[in-house]
Amino acid sequence: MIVLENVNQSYGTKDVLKNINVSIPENKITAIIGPNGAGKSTLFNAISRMIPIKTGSIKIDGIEINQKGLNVSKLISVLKQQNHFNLKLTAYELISFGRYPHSKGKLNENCIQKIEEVIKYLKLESVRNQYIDTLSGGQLQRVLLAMILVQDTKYILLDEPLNNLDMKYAVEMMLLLQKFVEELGKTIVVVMHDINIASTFCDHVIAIKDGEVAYDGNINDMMHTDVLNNVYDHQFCIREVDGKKICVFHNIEKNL
Ligand SMILES: Nc1ncnc2c1ncn2[C@@H]1O[C@H](COP(=O)(O)OP(=O)(O)OP(=O)(O)O)[C@@H](O)[C@H]1O
Repeated sequence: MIVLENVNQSYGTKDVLKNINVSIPENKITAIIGPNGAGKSTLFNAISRMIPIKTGSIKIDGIEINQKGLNVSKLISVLKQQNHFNLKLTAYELISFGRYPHSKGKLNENCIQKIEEVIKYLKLESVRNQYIDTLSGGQLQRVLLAMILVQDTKYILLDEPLNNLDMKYAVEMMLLLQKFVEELGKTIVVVMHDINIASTFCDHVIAIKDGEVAYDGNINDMMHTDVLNNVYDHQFCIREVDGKKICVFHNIEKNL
């Protein structure tokens, strides 16, 4: 489990995370949602130790991550938004980067075995030798997931992985994440904007508003007008479709 206690972060005089106390449950998909500028990426960066926090504690399975000398890349794999991929690398080479925490650049037998296992698991055999700049958005996303899987950590953190994906690939991505939880026992944290995707595919949700936790709990309980109206300062309707709660938000005020 990932446990955050009294986490605060600021940039200059601006408080961006204010006293965050949340627990991220194991073997589930947790969505981090909230309006633009709420602090989601800052929270993500704090959990993945990309930025130091000002005060508070973040523990992964009881291990304080902000301690000197800790190899955090053996605990969590992180995929940040990648808008440009100009490197001349094959899919195989990119995937093998995921082994770096284990291999330090020199792939051993275990690494090669793990890479082959993951290529097969994600059905990437046909593109393994293709340059990544020739892959479709959906294929590249799958290759990036392979890079994450070969790192072989229990926790996987993804920052807006659905950006630039059409509906088909977005759904495919979420189904793969569910498969990683169910078949591989992973614990996944995803920053996302689409509440309906969160409602359909995630288990747990942390909603951030103005740097504070506006909701933390089960996804089904979040799909209520009062909770969502408060998080986004907007009027939502909730409808039930095939047993899933779907949020309708077309009634945007026109006086912009
Ligand atoms: N490096 C930085 N220096 C100064 N201010 C920053 C920095 N990074 C983020 N901020 C500010 O912190 C606040 C939270 O930003 P953050 O990127 O965490 O929000 P977010 O919820 O991820 O937003 P979005 O949905 O738009 O990606 C914003 O006001 C942003 O301008």
